[in-house]
Amino acid sequence: MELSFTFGEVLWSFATSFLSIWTLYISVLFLYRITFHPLAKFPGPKLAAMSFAYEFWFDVVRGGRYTKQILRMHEKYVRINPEELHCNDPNFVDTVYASGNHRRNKSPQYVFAYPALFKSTEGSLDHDHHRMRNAAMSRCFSRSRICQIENLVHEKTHRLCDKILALRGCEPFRIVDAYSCFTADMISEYLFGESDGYLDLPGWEPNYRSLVDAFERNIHIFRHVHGLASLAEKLPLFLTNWLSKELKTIAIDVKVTLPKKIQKAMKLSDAVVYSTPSIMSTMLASSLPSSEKTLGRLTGEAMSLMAGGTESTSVTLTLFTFHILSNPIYYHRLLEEISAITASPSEIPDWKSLEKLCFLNAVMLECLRLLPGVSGRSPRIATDEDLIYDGANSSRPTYVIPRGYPVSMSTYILHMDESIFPNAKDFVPDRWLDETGNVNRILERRLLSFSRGNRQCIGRQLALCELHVCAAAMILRVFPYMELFETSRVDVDYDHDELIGKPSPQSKGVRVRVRDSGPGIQQ
Ligand code: HEM
Repeated sequence: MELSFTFGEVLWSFATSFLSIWTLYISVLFLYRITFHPLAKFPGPKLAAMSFAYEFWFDVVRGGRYTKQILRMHEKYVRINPEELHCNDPNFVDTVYASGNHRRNKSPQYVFAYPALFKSTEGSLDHDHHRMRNAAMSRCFSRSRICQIENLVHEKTHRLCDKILALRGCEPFRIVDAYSCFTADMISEYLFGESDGYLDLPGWEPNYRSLVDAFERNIHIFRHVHGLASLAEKLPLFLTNWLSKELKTIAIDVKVTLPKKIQKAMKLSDAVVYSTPSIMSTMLASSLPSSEKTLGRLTGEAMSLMAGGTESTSVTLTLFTFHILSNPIYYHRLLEEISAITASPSEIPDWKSLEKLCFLNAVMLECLRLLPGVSGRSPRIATDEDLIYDGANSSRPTYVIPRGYPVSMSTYILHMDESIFPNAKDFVPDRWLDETGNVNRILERRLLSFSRGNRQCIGRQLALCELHVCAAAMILRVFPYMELFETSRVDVDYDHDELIGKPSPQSKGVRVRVRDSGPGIQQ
């Protein structure tokens, strides 16, 4: 008997065998995940436990809406995907974030997409490696260092106010663009000793925020489709351009602009900002091994500082502008408090004095609560010990969370906890003051905007200095002339995650107009 097969038949048989084996493999994997997997005993929708498709649906297809879904799921569930548990108990925050041996989630699904895209693979660093890297940079962000460069914050703040006031009687504009020019100029000058100069341009565009925004819009797809980020990184520039305009903007920054600045810094590694060494020259002069000072690694770090330093602070100031311009009572309370410590509106008090103002602090805390920097979940893995979740604190069951599995909490969910923040969706700065009118330090511990522990925001002190100084300057100099333009709560309220919390996609942003004459904001 003669056996003869055509090429097509061989191909068909190969394809069907491959498909059958793949289907079998997937079925066994799905079954394993809901039966013998170490997390199988944790309650969660079967679909979420079996595959990442559930999360993909909410984050990629529905645009960053998994956090809201997790909030709904929490009535019954804690397992939110095959590999990860989620907790919404504020009493568990310190266990997850403040313990030294926990590292950022190493699982490929959650490797923090910023650095993966920009060559530093920060997300999968172990604790010691991260600590070694951070030691070099964290001294640039200590409180005393920020006080040394506070003059720069004042200088940029005045430039921002002058530029806004020069627009009296002109067309409305999006205030977030203006604030991001201020924050990007600030961080670029401290990073390289030379500012990007966005505040010196005639309008508010181009600005660094549009680049960060382009990245954030793609963050979920980068997170879910493995390898896409490194593929985008390896593509030659002309192909990136052809694929997407957004990718092109990011690629130019990562492949051309930042490396050029770093090379320049390498040549003159002694740039100073108000007699303080710039961040880049501090890193170059540090005792970090040469493998940590490569162009690729420093580009990743610079990108992360530029993005972190630009976006969250400008968004927080935007929220501040909306709530203060729409609440004259709060504006007048702030005006009275700040005016009491300055002789004239053009003399902005220093950060230390502003920090002592209770109502200003309460307003800032409320802004940070309502639009926390990173709104979605930040997973951590306990590498050396199992975590015990003791439900006794909250009448929930006790769980032993096996070591090696990511546990996450979401800042937005914690900040919306009605048992801690009644009427959580409303802007109520007074909730942060105790009966004596001082800031309630116990409640302040519940704020997680900058995260906690060794992976918390490195730029926290710079952010707080910028927020206080800029807010005070806006109150004294700009708000008497400024009004909101066709803006409502929809333009500021949290709607979905794109790394940070974003309002509805229909929003045109918080738009403002500067009147010809002041003073505005009537009682
Ligand atoms: C209101 C302002 C800000 C908020 C709410 C904020 C929030 C955060 C949070 C929550 C994280 C931790 C993310 C995680 O858990 O993975 C973080 C990390 C980071 N932030 Fe900020 N941030 C702000 C301003 C700044 C500023 C001004 C800088 C300036 C340099 C900055 C630079 C960074 C960097 C470089 C990281 C990564 C730190 C690391 O991996 O060790 N941030 N930020």
